[in-house]
Amino acid sequence: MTELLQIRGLNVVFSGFRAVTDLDLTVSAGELRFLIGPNGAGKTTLIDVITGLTRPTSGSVRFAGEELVGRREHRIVQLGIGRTFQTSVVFEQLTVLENLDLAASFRRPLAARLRRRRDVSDQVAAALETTGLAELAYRPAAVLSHGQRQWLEIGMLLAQQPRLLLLDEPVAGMSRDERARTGELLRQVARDHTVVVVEHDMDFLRRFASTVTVLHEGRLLCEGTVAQVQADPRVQEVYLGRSRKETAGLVKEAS
Ligand SMILES: Nc1ncnc2c1ncn2[C@@H]1O[C@H](COP(=O)(O)OP(=O)(O)OP(=O)(O)O)[C@@H](O)[C@H]1O
Repeated sequence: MTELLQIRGLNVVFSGFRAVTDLDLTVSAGELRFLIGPNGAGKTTLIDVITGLTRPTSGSVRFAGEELVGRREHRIVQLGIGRTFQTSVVFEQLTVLENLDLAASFRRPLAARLRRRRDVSDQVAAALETTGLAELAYRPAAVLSHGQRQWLEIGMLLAQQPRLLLLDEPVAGMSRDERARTGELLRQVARDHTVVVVEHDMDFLRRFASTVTVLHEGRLLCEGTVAQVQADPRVQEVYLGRSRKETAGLVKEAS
């Protein structure tokens, strides 16, 4: 498989605190990769570095052969990387369609961006379809349930036609049904995109992850299939002493 994202020798130091240390990570085109690790492992920092929000102290982040370190956030979006945040970025007063259209318009000039469009572009129609929100297209985003809002955010990324999607805890706070639907959505999205998902929910991970990367205290601890990661004594050790639920979820099937 072609390597799409190559991170080499990455270090991020915040006022003397090492948030990421000597990290090498490769994600191939077409992967659905899960990134896990206890609180403070450096997962969000890593996504912030890839998307240009945080500048690393040293190291390289290459995407489709292009160096990302030093590029502005909007240039990284234009190169084909989209991310969701732990907090919502949906405009509540706008309809689902308007939110998608606004997201899709990032390549258009500002005047065209602000003008209301009557037609629905192909990528917006595709995003509506993929996320299952077509019936809610003309409803304000404010009426959406928590799950629907998360799907809208994923749809907003899809409307920008990225090659790589970075999703930060997409199922946090979701009901069981919503989590299952989100897993199916991610599988569908991963058919023609590369997806990296930061997720704490171990049930979700066991159900939908194939390759998992485990970070601990800013370093790469191990990488492999869900079964390999669960069976790794270092991973069990890192999660032991954490919340019982987290540990039980991770090691349940390893023993
Ligand atoms: N801007 C910052 N300044 C100082 N320290 C920071 C900053 N951003 C993150 N950190 C620290 O870096 C470490 C890694 O944080 P990060 O948010 O990347 O972890 P995480 O793996 O995403 O954790 P969580 O699962 O809790 O979201 C933490 O100890 C955090 O307090």
